[in-house]
Amino acid sequence: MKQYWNIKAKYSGMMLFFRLGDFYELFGEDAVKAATVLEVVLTQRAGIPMCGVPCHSVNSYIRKLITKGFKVAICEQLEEFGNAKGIIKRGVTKVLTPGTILEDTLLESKENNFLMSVILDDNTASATFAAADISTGEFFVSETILKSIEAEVSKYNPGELIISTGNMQNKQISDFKAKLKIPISDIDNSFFDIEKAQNIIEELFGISAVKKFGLNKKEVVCACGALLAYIKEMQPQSVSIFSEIKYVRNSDFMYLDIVAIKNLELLNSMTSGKTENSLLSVIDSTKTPMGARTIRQWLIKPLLDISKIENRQNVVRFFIKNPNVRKEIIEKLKTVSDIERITARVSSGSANPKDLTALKNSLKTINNISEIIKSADELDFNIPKNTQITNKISSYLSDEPPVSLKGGNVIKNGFNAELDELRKISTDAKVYISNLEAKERVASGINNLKIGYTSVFGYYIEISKSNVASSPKHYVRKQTVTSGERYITEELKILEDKILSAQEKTLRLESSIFNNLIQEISVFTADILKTSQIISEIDIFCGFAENAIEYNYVCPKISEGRELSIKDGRHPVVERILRSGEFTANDITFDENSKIMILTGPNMSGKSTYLRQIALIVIMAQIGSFVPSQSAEIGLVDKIFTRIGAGDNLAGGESTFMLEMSETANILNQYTQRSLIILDEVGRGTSTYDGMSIAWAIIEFFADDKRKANAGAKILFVTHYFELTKLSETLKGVVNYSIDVKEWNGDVIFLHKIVKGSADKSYGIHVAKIAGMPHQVIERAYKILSRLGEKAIKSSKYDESPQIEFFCATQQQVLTELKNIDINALSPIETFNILKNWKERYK
Ligand SMILES: Nc1ncnc2c1ncn2[C@@H]1O[C@H](COP(=O)(O)OP(=O)(O)OP(=O)(O)O)[C@@H](O)[C@H]1O
Repeated sequence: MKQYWNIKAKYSGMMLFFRLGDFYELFGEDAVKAATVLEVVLTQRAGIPMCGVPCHSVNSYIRKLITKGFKVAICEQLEEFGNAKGIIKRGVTKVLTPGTILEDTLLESKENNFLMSVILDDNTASATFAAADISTGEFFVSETILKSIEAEVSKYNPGELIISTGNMQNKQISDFKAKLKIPISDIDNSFFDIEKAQNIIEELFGISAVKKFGLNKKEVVCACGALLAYIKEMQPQSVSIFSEIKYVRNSDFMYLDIVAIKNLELLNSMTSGKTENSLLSVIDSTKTPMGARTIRQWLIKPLLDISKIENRQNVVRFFIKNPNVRKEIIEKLKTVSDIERITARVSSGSANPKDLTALKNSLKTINNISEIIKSADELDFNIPKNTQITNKISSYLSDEPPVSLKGGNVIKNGFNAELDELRKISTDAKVYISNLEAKERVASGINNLKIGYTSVFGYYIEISKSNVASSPKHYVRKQTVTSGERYITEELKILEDKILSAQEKTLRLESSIFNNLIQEISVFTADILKTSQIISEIDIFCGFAENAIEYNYVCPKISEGRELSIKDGRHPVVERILRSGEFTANDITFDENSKIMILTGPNMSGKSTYLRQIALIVIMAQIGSFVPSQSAEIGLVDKIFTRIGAGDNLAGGESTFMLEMSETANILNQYTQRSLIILDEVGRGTSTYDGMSIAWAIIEFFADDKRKANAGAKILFVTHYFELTKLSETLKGVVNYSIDVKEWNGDVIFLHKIVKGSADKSYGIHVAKIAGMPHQVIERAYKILSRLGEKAIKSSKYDESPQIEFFCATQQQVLTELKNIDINALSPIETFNILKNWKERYK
């Protein structure tokens, strides 16, 4: 245990996996924590808590710990059991932190694994952040306002975060940490030191790097330097993967905050939390892992530059018009491996022979793709040639090398004379062995004598039990086995030494030649990463073209104007979930006279679907994809805001209504005249009159033309407050729409069609019926609704039918209370007050 504690002292902040034979053991506090997370049995050794996991399945356990934010240090046995004198030598060979892993088995192939550094500055209310992925070589740095930092960090979805908190208050820091739910590593603030940062950047990228990459501000340099310093400490070899730092100007991309990304289900579905049924899942038809990672980044960074969007559209159009070219490229892409991550392993020295073969084959395929691309005048992709790399790998490696160097036969015959000689010795010696076996059989007269080999005892002559008595005198007995006795002889020993030493030398030489190859390949890192980036884009474009053809998408026209007009738009995800032809397409137009759209309609009629579909079409258009509609003209949208549903943030200490209001306030404070704003039932989280008043005031605020800076934003407002539809009579630019419903034979049919004008009913009880509410409750509810309606209408003060959708959710409680009320005896005002009271209590 002394050896354990000595090593543990150096890796105190990490879970130490201590190799003992076929197991990795954890002790003390590590064991207590790990036993719970890994769900393994906690035992004891000399009173110290202990738990262990088998070596062959260690990766799955490490993955569990890493995803929970733990850091892991792997301590290996550094010598063979038989060779050790005293306690076996052990040492940490690998350190894994959530943001600095390279192992393929621990990484998601379709997602980046960023490590991020953040500098928060309360004085300037700004934040600087850098994100680097050592498994792909991407390195970005950017700045934002303090308020937006959580959104920016969330977009990168980093595995791990390091923070410099400068002049922030402890409370602000802990709030920030609590909101993010990302593993944050405590590091010394000296990591963010400017001098240190400058040195490390220049050491890696050259003396003028800071200027070359446009890192003009101190904080920007510090954020990058801190990341590099941390990576150097955790994975020293890996820093060489980076060939540049990209300064990202947020103003080049559409602003999408975390709320919008979540509400619009861009990356994950809100119900499952998984990619399935998200926008990503329907637009991603990529064939390579690099393409899949890139499209994810594109999706949360729609472009604001029309010419860049049009360039993307042109490539998609080309692939649509040239199906043979597209299909040929797609077939080839299917065989391209993750060259980005292989390159990362090359840079860190952990690539294996199979990796290099995969790299060679992929680059050859990419060369073929490059030839196809070059023959098309319309396409302009400059894919590096990479022939030096493929030639090198071909000349070094055998055609089908094993995964591990230990397997031998990695380096090609004829590549190195010494290696060929050693291989000849061991092959010849094997022939000698079989000759010797034949010779000994004759000499001893034992026909079933055989020569065998084990890794523990080496070569031996085995004689079966029945012949042991006739074994020659000069045989030295080595081992008794059930079938007989095993011996060695002087001659066999000499042969064995020759074979084993030749094999050992062969492996050593192969390994050193392989390492040379790795070094020679790592010189081309930047070229391979550039190739990978271009191939990702081609992969995405081919996928966009495939989607456009299969799902009938059209090329949207993007303009600098403020209008937005979509004809027969469809929700890209919902239309795929429904059966073909079941989705009802809908139009939308925003222009001078129609800027604020108030949408009323029954529950379940498709309001939320419609809202989201507009935003999704805009996002698809601005990433360069074609869109699900008959036609679309889109004036560039700079920000999309959403306030949808009543998602609780109880963990963040906010009630449902508080969250609703703070999200809405955020929108009102940040939108511009180019923004698209989606508000779904704002105000429903409080009492009817408070909610309605707030909603009313918000619409007036948007419609106020005097606030020129913001006039013109496109607003979609879904509400159940029918009263709000009256605003179209007094406010310019406010237009009412509703969703068409057909009543037929006492039943209600949702047509999902958007029509001009406002809705007059909620059909809440009908929805309750579809939901399987007992017949008796539904009948009763209809009766009550009609009586309450009549009473309210008769009242001169209350000219709107009271809404009782709440009835569906609270029917049990309401029914109980109804038993004690004589409805016929109530005055309209009493009826209304009762309803108001119920709604407040049961909301
Ligand atoms: N345009 C459409 N065509 C066909 N089916 C649709 C369409 N829009 C929505 N639907 C179907 O109707 C269901 C309900 O839609 P949605 O959630 O948008 O209704 P809603 O009006 O927002 O309801 P609520 O007011 O209760 O939140 C969807 O799950 C979908 O299956």
